[in-house]
Amino acid sequence: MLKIPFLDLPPLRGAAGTVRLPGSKSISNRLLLLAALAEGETRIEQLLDADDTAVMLEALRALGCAWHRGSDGSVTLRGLGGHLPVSAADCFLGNAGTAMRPLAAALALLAARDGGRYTLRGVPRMHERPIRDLVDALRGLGCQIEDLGQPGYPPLALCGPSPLRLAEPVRVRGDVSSQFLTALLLTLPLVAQQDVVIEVEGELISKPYVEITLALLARFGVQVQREGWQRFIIPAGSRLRSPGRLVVEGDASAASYFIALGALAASAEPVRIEGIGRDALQGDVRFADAAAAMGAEIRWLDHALEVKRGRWPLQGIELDCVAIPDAAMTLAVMALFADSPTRLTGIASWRVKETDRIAAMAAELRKLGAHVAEGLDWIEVQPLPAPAWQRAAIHTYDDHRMAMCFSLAALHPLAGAQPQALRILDPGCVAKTFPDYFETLFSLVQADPHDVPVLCIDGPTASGKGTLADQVAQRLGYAVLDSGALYRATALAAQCAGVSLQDEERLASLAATLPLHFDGGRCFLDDEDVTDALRAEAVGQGASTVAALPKVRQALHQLQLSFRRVPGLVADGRDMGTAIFPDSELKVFLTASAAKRAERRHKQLMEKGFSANITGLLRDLEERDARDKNRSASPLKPAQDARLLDNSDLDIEASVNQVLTWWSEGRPFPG
Ligand SMILES: Nc1ncnc2c1ncn2[C@@H]1O[C@H](COP(=O)(O)OP(=O)(O)OP(=O)(O)O)[C@@H](O)[C@H]1O
Ligand SMILES: Nc1ccn([C@@H]2O[C@H](COP(=O)(O)O)[C@@H](O)[C@H]2O)c(=O)n1
Repeated sequence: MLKIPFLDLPPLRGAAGTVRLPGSKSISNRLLLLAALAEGETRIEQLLDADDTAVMLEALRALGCAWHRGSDGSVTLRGLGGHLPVSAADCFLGNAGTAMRPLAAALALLAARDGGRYTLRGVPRMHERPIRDLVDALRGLGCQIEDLGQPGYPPLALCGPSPLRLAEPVRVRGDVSSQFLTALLLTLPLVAQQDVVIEVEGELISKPYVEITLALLARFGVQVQREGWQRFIIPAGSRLRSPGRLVVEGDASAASYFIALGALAASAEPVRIEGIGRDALQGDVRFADAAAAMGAEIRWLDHALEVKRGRWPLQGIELDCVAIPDAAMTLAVMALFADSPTRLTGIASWRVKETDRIAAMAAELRKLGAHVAEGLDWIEVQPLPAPAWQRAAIHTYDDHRMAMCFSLAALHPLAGAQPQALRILDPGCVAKTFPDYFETLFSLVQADPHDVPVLCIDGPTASGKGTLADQVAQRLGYAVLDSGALYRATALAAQCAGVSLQDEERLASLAATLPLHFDGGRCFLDDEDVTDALRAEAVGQGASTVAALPKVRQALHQLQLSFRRVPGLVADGRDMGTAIFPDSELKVFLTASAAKRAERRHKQLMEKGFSANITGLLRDLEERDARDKNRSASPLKPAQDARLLDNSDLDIEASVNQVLTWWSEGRPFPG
C-alpha cells in the first residue's frame, strides 16, 4: 500500500495478465452487519480487507460482537442474536457510507427497543454527507436520534428506550441514495414482531444495490416481499439466522478499472479479471456492457472475464448510469480515448459521495486538456485529441475512485499523445476499498523501459547510498536496486562453490546464473536467506574484487536493467549513472569523508552484532575505494551530469529531502 504524497505514473503502452479482485465492499459491509446481528456464528471468506471494512469491524467490536480473522483472511463473527451486550458505544466510521447508514438504523432501532446511547461519527467529509432522509424515517418510527453536529448529517447519537410505531408504513426517500432503504431493510427484521412495511418516496435509484440487500437478507433467512420498487414488506416473525459460511464475490466497481484497462490497452493478450461472473449480485457488473458499447471485446467465463481492445478508437456513448453510479466514473475517463462525445446521465448521487464527484471529475479531466460540460446530474466529456493531452497532477479529493479511474489516463500514448508522466496526488486514498490497487495495476501494464524513470545514487562504500535509496524509493513508491548486493552475492556464491576470485570465466558464469531473488526486503540465494551474510565486510571486499572483472560486470548487466519497471526505480551502486542507466533522470553522487564513513560502518556493524574496529574499517574502505576507482571496468566516478552530495554533515532526513527536491525540480507539474 502506498502512503505517499504523490505517485508519478510513467506513460503506459499496453496491458495483459490476470487480476484477482478484492471482495466487494457493498457485500462485505452488509454481510458484516447481518452476521453481527444474526443468531449463530458466520464465517465470511474473501471479505474485503480495506479501510471501509476495517471501520465496520472495529465498530462491531465496540458494540460487543466478537470476531476473529483466520490465517486465510476469512473473518468469523459470533452473532449477537439481535441483542447488544453494551448499552453505550462510540463508533468512528471514517468515510464509510456503507457502515454509517445501516449502523445508524440498527442502533436507533435497538436503542429504542432495549435502551442505550450510541454515537456514530466519521471524518469531516462524512459529516458533510446527508443522512436526513434516513433519520427522518427512523424518527417516524419512534426512534430518538440526536444531531451532534449540523442537523441532517453525522455525527449522530442513537438513544432509547422509546416506543416504536411499527403499525404504520415507514416512509423513506429513495431518490438520493438507496443506502437509506438498504439500512432499513437490513435492520427492521430486528423488531419485526408484526409485518413491517416500507414505502419508498420518489423514484428509487441504484436498484441493483437494493437487490444485493434483498439477496443477502434471504441468505440470512429473511424473505422480504417486494411490490415493484415502491413497497417492501418484512414479514412478522422475521429473524436473522446465520447461514454459517459465506463467500464474498469480487468487487464489480473495482473490476471497472481493469475492464477499461483491457479495452484500452490489451491488444494481443487479454486482461483476465477473476472473482466475478456475469451472474454477480452487484449491479456494477453491468459496467462491462457499457465498456462493450464503447468498443471493449469481452469474453465471460465462469467466475471471470477476459477483456481486450476491440473497436479503436473507442466510441462515445450516451448512458443513463443510475444503475452503475460508482463504476460509471471509469467511463468518463475512457471517454477521452473515444472518437465521439460521451454523455453520462442519472448521476446525481455523485454529488454526495466521497466528494462531489461531478465537480471533481470535470475539474481533473479539464486539467488533462479535455472539454467537459456538467449539470446537476450529468456530465459530458469530449474526446481528447492527441496534441491536446497535457501533463497534469491529478487531485484525488480523498476519493479512492478518483485515484483509480484517473490512473488510466497514463495510457495516453495509445491515443497518440506525447508520452509524459501523470501525477496522482494522495494515491493512498485507494485504501478505502482497494489497498493494493496500484501494485495490481503495475503487475499488468507495460511501458517502454526508457519511459520508466530511474534515480541513480552512486558513491563510495558506507556513504549512505543504500539508506538514501531505500527512503527515497519509499517516498516515491518506486522499487530499489541494490546493485552492490549482486556483486556481493557473486562473491558469496564463489566462496561457497570454492571458485577462485581471480577465475573470471567461472565467476562470470556464476554471476550469469545466480539463483538470486529479493522478497520483502530480504535477499535469497536459492532458498537460503543471505541478507545478513552479504553484509559481512569480507564479502564486501570479495565483491569489490570480482566487480573489477569486466566479464562479471557484463554478466550482471541485463539483470540490473530488468529492475527498471513501472512505476520507477531508485538504483544504488558505483556505475548506475555512468554505465547501467546513463539516460536516468537524476544522478546523485553521494560522498562523505572516509573518517565519517568508517564511523558509520562501525556503528552499523556493532548494531548488527558483528565485531569491528574503526582503524581496520577505515583501512579496508580506503582500499575498497581505491580498487573501485582505479579499475578499468566501470570505475567509481560521478557521471558528468551527476549532482554531488557530500553528506558528511547531513543527517539521513536532510539527505533524503535534498534528493527529493532535486527530483521534483526536474519534473515540474502544473497546478
Ligand atoms: N547521512 C547520514 N548520517 C549518518 N549516518 C548515515 C547517513 N546515511 C547513512 N547513514 C548510516 O551509515 C551506515 C551505512 O549506510 P549504508 O549502508 O546506506 O551505506 P552504503 O553506501 O549503501 O554502503 P555500501 O556501499 O557498503 O552498501 C548505515 O548504518 C546508515 O544508517
Ligand atoms: N554498481 C556497483 C555496485 C557495487 N559494486 C562493487 O560491489 C562492492 C560491494 O558494493 P556495496 O555497495 O554493497 O558495498 C563495491 O565495493 C563495488 O566494488 C560495483 O562495482 N558496482
